[in-house]
Amino acid sequence: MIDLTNNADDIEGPAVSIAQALVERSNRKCFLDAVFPVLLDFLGANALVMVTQKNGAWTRNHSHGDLSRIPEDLPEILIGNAIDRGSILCVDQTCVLPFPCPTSIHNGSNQSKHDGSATGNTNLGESSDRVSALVLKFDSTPTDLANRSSGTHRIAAMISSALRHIDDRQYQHRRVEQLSAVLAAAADWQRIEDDEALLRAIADTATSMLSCERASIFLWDRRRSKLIGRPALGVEGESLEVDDKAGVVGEVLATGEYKIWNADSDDGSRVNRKVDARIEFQTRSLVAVPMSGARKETIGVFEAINAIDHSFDVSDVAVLADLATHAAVAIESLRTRRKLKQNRDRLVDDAASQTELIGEHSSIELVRKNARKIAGTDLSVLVLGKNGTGKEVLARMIHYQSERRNGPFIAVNCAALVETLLESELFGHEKGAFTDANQSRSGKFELASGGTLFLDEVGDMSPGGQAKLLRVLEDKVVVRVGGSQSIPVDVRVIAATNQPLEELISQRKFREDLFFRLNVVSLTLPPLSGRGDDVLLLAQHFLKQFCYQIGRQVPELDQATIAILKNHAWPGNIRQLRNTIERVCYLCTEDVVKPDDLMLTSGSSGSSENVSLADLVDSTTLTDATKEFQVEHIHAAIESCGGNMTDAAARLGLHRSNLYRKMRQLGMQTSGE
Ligand SMILES: Nc1ncnc2c1ncn2[C@@H]1O[C@H](COP(=O)(O)OP(=O)(O)OP(=O)(O)O)[C@@H](O)[C@H]1O
Repeated sequence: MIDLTNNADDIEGPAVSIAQALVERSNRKCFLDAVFPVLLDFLGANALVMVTQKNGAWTRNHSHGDLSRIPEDLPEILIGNAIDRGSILCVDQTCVLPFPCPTSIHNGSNQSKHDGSATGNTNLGESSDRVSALVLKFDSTPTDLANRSSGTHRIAAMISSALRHIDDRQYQHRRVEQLSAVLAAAADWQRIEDDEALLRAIADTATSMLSCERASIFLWDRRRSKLIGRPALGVEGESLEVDDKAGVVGEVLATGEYKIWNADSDDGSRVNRKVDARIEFQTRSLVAVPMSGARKETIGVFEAINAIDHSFDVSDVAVLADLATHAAVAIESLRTRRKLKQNRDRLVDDAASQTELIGEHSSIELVRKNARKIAGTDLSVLVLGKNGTGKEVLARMIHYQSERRNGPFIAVNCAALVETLLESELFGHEKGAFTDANQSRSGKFELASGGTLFLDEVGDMSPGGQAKLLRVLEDKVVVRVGGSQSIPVDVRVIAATNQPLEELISQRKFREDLFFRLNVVSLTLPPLSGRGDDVLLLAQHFLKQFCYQIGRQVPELDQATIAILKNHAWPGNIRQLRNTIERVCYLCTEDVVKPDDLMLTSGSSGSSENVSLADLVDSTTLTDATKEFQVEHIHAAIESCGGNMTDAAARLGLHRSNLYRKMRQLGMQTSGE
């Protein structure tokens, strides 16, 4: 019997129970299991079932109480009338309470799959209300429900709104999981370097996340008005090309809107069956979304085919749209990476081709052979040889033949750095580390990371510099001047010197432990004068090089000139030969180079005799004249010492580091040309 004394508007008890269930229960079923008894109790009914209209038919969703009392056949007319009138209606012991069940559209996938076709933009923020009702069974005809309808409707509204909260909460939770999965997949895609592998990985992620049989990315070839489908499963060795206006995919491209298509309910002619025929496949359902590039331009369409055990709906659109966004980024970033890689490879190839160790003398053949062997390892190398014999060329050659060829090659002339500068130059400094340190700067070790650091003239390094260098080579970390953080560096060191290091060690001018560190393998370049016909090979090489640079015909060397080149002492080695040939290319305008054109004196000097003070009288000021004289004088001294900076400095009455400083002041180049 119904308790007619129940105060119809006293809904505080049920309201508290509903609120509590909302907090404690995480899904619809658990929530309704908790609140339906409360509702039954409040109304005095003994059974209830929630019914929802789907595709024009009523289906049972959730029930409670003595279900044997609810008839198999739902009272559809009563349900319809109650919903039309928006109030409780009873016939005998059966009542129907209209139950506005505002279901978030996001929940569609959870509760019931959408199985009609759909279309729209991929911004899925809107929601739609479904029609539902509660069918209640009483022991006897309830007589007071009309008085109690206000409270009843308020409770129904509370349950309805709580359900919406639960749906939204679940939807958000599911979206977070989906987005995390998409992000994890997208991070993996960034590591893929091959087109086909990337597209396949994207398609595999889509088939697994959308639970479907296949997925394809159709990239748009605007110029040819074609969509190129990849991965084109079933199309061996070729890509699947379709007209960019054909089928559902064409519709998505044209409208920029997603499409859902199902064979059961949609127009079959919309699907491009030619594709099915070609790949011997039967499309039963599909969902397709547009793909946009970085500038928001459409770059293609992402399609998932044949949902397994469900029908595609808007929740699949949301996942596919997320995947499409990240897929477009991954595809574009792979293209960009490939372009950058091609550019880098071209630059590296250019640089490598210009780093040719010319020479056929057996001594050079041996150096080349050993250098090739060493290049494959990461061992430290010490290159020995007089000035201008090609130590830096050899170091570069090792670099370009090694695994580090795509990394930087950084050369440092240790002799040109005074001790105070050396540390900051090699290891970097932090802002404020010393007076002029206005900002932080990476040192050469950091800059060479992943590549090769060439330490030229290492024998001229100060004792303090040697100690610091040794520490970095041993620890493989640098600490910037004024800094405290250890920065790991992955650098191969190739050192070079023209000094007899063993002698310097015995004189305690070079650390023995550093010598062993650097001298894991050593290569020695012979002086040019002992290399026989290599002098001609090199001369021809430089002739071609400079004539090409200035756009003139390559002149011939006459027999007397060849004889002089072969017999000259070349104290400055290949650098001196190069300078000589450069001068010839600029100054000798004839087709044949005669001995006089070489301007070589019988000894070691090169061009210094061409500089005369008379050439300087045009200078307007004494300062300019002095500067020009100093430049020429230093050039002449270096040239006459065959490029040996230590000897040149001694001849000029300067310490070697002071000579470098002076040269920098005068704007002269301080390292190899
Ligand atoms: N085998 C070679 N083939 C082509 N060019 C060479 C060769 N060796 C040296 N050169 C050229 O000679 C010049 C001097 O070479 P490099 O700077 O490598 O000599 P170095 O021994 O390192 O000199 P330094 O001891 O003064 O630092 C450069 O212009 C270089 O291009």
